[in-house]
Amino acid sequence: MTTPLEEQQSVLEIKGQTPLKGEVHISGAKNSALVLMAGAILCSEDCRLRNLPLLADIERMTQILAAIGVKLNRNGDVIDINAQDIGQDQAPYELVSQLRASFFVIGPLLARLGMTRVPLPGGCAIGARPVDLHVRGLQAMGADVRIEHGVVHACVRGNRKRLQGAKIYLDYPSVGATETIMMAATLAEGETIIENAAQEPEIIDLANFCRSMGARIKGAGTNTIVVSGVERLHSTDYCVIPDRIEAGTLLIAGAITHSEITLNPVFPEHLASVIAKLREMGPQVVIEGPDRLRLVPAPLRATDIKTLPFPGFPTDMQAQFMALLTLSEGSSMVTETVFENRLRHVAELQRMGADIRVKGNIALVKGVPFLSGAPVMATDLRASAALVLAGLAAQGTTIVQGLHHLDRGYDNLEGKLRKLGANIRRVNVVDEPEHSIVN
Ligand SMILES: CC(=O)N[C@H]1[C@@H](OP(=O)(O)OP(=O)(O)OC[C@H]2O[C@@H](n3ccc(=O)[nH]c3=O)[C@H](O)[C@@H]2O)O[C@H](CO)[C@@H](O)[C@@H]1O
Ligand SMILES: C=C(OP(=O)(O)O)C(=O)O
Repeated sequence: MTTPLEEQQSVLEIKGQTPLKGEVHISGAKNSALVLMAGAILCSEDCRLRNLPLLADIERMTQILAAIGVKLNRNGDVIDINAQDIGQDQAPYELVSQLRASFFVIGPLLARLGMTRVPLPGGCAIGARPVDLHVRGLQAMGADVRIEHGVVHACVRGNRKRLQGAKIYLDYPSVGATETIMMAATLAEGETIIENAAQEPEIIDLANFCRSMGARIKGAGTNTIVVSGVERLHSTDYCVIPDRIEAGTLLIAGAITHSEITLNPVFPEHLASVIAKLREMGPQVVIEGPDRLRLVPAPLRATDIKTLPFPGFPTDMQAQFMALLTLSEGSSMVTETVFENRLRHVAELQRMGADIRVKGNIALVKGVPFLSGAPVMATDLRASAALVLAGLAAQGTTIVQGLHHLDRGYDNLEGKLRKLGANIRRVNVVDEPEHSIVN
């Protein structure tokens, strides 16, 4: 993995229009692995997580947990976590501010210690991303919560030691808030009911992980989750699900370069809306088994996309799909409903010749016959993937800057694409300064 300095000094150089071919391995899901690492705090015994992706957010989460007294030992894609000796130390702001999932330690810490302080989180700059639903959930379970100087202070109210089960209706099926409440509820006294809960595959993975430690959780994957609190959890050995967003990104790499590629492992049911939309556009997605997909290319037709909570179309695939739509015959409408500022990749795609107009949260994409390679700047994680995809299809050379975004959430994307035949390489701009000129 690259260091932060290398990330700043590196760009991706992509020579486009090289066909891809072959099979690609899908890593463990970033958004599952991160919350499972936080969930391991719930248990004071050994927890082993397998199939961890190798990426910067996981590295930072490891550092955050270490800073609060958790013992971690990582060996490849396996990590051993022991949270027996967690203390009252505050997770360091410099780390927490870099990723959203860092905030997810609040539920487990509060449940284990009865009090905690966690700085407000960072993550992709795609909207305001408040934590009010997390806070209101914890308050309903008997916590006093206040935010001072950018730090959330939470403690169990009165002289009780444990949080109390409660009935909580979420105004929005927030993934993070569902995860925070679910984790806090595993060790609470009594029953917690989460209504209008998020239904993402990562929620089911978290529930299965907590259940493997002895938690009592029903309904994960539906809009009502019921958690019956237990006094303690026990050790576990658990395997993270494959990353559906990495898989979706690679499916588009096949579609945009008109290449046949196979993905493994991937759970097709996690990608139902993505597969449906790809099929609507022309390419075939063949389900070859319970964990294997083959993309068969075809001429691309326009379609409309509207991001929604699961099982709707994932916001984390919107930018990559937009790259594909720029080269599809006809006009498409992309509506982003989950985050209020997640169309910043439009300006960069326009630099490559895309015909896109934005009105509020809607982007109107008119397909063009070709994109032209250009220097472009990644604005967030999935935007960076979209630019890589556009570069794979474009005529000439594309230089993608801002790789710290890509490296947060993809496990060696360029290595995987190179193995499929893409002409893509990471260039250190100190060695090759001609690559540093962007904008
Ligand atoms: C680390 C992680 O798992 N990140 C994922 C998680 O983010 P995250 O958990 O932050 O996403 P949420 O589902 O919570 O956010 C969805 C919407 O709810 C709003 N909201 C959320 C919480 C809250 O307390 N108040 C509030 O208003 C957000 O601003 C946003 O507009 O789910 C998102 C939606 O699928 C994905 O794009 C992210 O990749
Ligand atoms: C938005 C994302 O991540 P985060 O919530 O960590 O910013 C993402 O994975 O696309």
